[in-house]
Amino acid sequence: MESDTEQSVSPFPTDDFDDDIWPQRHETAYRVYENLWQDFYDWEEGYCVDALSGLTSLRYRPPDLPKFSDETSDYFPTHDEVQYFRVEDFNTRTGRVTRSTLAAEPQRQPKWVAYPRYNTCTSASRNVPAAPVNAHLRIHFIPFSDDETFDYEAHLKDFEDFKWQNDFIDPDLEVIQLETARRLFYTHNFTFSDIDKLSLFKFQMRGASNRGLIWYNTQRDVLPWPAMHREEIPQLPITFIESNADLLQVVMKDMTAFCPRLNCLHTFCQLHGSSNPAILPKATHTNEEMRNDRKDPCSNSCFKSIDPDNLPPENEDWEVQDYHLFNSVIQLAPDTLPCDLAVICQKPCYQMYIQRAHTIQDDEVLQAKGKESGNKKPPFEFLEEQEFEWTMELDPESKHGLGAFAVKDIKAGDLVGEYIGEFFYSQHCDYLQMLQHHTGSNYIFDLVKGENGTVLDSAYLGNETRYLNHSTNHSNCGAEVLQVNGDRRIALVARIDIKADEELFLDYGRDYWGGNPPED
Ligand SMILES: C[S@@+](CC[C@H](N)C(=O)[O-])C[C@H]1O[C@@H](n2cnc3c(N)ncnc32)[C@H](O)[C@@H]1O
Repeated sequence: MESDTEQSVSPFPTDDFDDDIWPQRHETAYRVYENLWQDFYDWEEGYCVDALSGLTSLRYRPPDLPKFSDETSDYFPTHDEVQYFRVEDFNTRTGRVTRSTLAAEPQRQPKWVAYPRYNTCTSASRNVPAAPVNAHLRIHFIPFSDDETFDYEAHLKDFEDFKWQNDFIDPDLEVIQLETARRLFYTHNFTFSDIDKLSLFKFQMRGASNRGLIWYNTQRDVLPWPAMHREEIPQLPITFIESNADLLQVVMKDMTAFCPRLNCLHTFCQLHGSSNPAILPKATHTNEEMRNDRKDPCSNSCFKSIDPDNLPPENEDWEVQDYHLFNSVIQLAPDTLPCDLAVICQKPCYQMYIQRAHTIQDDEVLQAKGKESGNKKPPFEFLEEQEFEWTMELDPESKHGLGAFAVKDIKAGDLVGEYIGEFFYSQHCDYLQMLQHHTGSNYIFDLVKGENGTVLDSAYLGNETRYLNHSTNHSNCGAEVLQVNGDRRIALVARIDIKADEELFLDYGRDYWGGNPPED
């Protein structure tokens, strides 16, 4: 453990350092980071071993095998086949814990044969755009990496980066970096912008309201690394917000920068939710409407029981925290009645009414309401979902790998299904060629042909329609490109009457086969 704490601990950092002491500061920062890195990984292994051993139920020698119900059977499970569960029962009345070991009767399952790899895909009911635009440059996993006949290294050359390396925020690293920041901030007088200037970490301390090391840290439970709980070094100023009223005023200016709550759910967070007016609900009740309802006053101090003309114009005894709490609630739920606000804010009900009247203007509510009723668009019309029973099943009996078969009679013109896949621009499909060549299967369906064309690929994502095989002369299904609410979608439709158990075929077209379709 490094000994930062020998130096004096100042709660607030000094101004920026002079340029000439930067190299020294740089070195300090690296030293702190490196030492903490070492400490963390020295500690983590033991922690993981402990955490994992807590999960095993066979830490104790299992008791003698209990008798099983199926005693007549010649099958008797061995110790290894029986699963034991340790049950700890806590009696809330006596405070005693009783422990027992239960044995689960083994289930004799038929032997499952593993489905051939890569023969299926993630099931989806809608086309999924392969967003973002450069998605084709990023590989999500390495296919066939354990297949010697596939040159996966050559395949990787088609990509610029690995998804898991870039989009992954390593929680271990985050913990180490936060602790490094804490030491640099309190023990070595770095400001957050000093730390950012060092470029030690991938993320800035506070990138924006929902970015940066501090923000990410509020979004998860951190590992209980003892170094993070050393009392002599205070926590980073995230925790000051609620405990210190003076600081609250200072911090409030900067509130969108970070949120003190571990369970912040962005949209509802009083800091982050309020930073985005677009998502906040609008009041639909005026103060006057509320005032006109005199029924059921909540208390003697209810706004309903006091004549509005006798109400004071302002609330005089309010602290900054009171305004903050009131605003947070009213922003998220502007139609909350003063009676309910009084319970939440722990203030007299009439004061809630006064504050609401200051915060929400009646004419704005009326104006918003007027706009809404004036602009009333006809309600959306939902097209009825096609009543659709499964018309096909998959069968490996097909000549061409798996195939789709009718499970009941299908009439000419009936919808068989929608061809579903990942939506791509055809110019971004090059990387699929190696895979198609290796597997001998190509699941690309052209939506728009040509240089700026688009395709659906159901290699990784799709539905049963991906199993329809090709036939040039005996296709019983056809594809129709439909424009549905502005999107191109592909309907597969029965061309002729099809009997149950018949295989479904589609003519993929000559282009699919490079001008040379196979013979039927
Ligand atoms: C859209 S998939 C059809 C389902 C595929 N049979 C499977 O097992 O996943 C298209 C692939 O099936 C095979 N296929 C389909 N029809 C074929 C045919 N008439 N002759 C040869 N291969 C065919 C080819 O490998 C083709 O690339």
